[in-house]
Amino acid sequence: MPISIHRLTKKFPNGKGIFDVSFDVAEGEVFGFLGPNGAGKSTTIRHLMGFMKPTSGSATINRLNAWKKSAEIQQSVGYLPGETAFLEGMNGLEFLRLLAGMRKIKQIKRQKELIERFQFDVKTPIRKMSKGMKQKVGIVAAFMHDPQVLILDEPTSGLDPLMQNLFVDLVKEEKKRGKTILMSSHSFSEIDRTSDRVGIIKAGQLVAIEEIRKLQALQRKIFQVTVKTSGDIEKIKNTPLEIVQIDGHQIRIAIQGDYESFVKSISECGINSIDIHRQNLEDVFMHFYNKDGDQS
Ligand SMILES: Nc1ncnc2c1ncn2[C@@H]1O[C@H](COP(=O)(O)OP(=O)(O)OP(=O)(O)O)[C@@H](O)[C@H]1O
Repeated sequence: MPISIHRLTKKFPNGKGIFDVSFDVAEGEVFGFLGPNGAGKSTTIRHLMGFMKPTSGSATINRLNAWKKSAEIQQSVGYLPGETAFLEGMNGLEFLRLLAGMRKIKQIKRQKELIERFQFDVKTPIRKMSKGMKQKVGIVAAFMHDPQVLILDEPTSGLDPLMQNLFVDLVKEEKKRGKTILMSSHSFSEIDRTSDRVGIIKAGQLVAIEEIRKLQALQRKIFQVTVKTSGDIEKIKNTPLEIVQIDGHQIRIAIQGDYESFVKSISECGINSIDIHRQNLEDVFMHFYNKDGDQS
């Protein structure tokens, strides 16, 4: 496995930290690492990059122990830190060139492509850059050497929705090219759009790992149907469909996968309109696991 975390524990003197965290990320997989503020996402990621020594357990990248082989790992992995502390005296381009030099890469074509894609003036002095602009420099820095493994700590924080979309497209393209990606986030919708699996961390403990596809299959859709007559409402009431709400000629029906039975059941009705609402994936997840995160 390109990324492997085994029983990783870091106990800070204040008692906080991460405890017995284990998961792997397979080649070509995008793994979303989700959790509230202070849950332990950055601490886990810092161990993977070899910036911290675990109290116990291990973090490995391409079978290299992250703590013992931190120099090799930091050289090769595409890393986007949660808080980008840049050298303030430089402009964006100077910073990227310095980093490319440290990584000994000469090819700057990819760097240029990424700068064009994220549409920013790379020659702006870093101290004058907004949070979003710094984040873009960080994204270019993480992807520009075409790394096989990418570790991204809250990559879209500070980006506007348009730029978030560009970032999601980039992640999807890299996945297609076989890259292994671990990305942390606060936002389920971002993970929903990019990841194969999601891991949830709370108070330093990994409480659940689930395939996104499985959650999507559990996701219910609410069909809001406006029929022509009250007789149509009565017809629908006599079918096995799960009715959530009736309001005049409008009826809301919950469907989980069985669309055929829905179509058959309403085929005899006069219909003015149908609107479809998707249940939020986070709600599916919370329904699937109870509040404490134990599988119910
Ligand atoms: N060096 C440190 N010394 C003491 N406590 C720390 C240290 N680093 C992190 N912590 C604590 O460990 C816990 C996990 O922090 P971490 O930064 O990993 O969370 P996070 O999930 O990345 O949160 P955020 O989304 O806010 O970045 C928090 O309670 C934090 O205060």
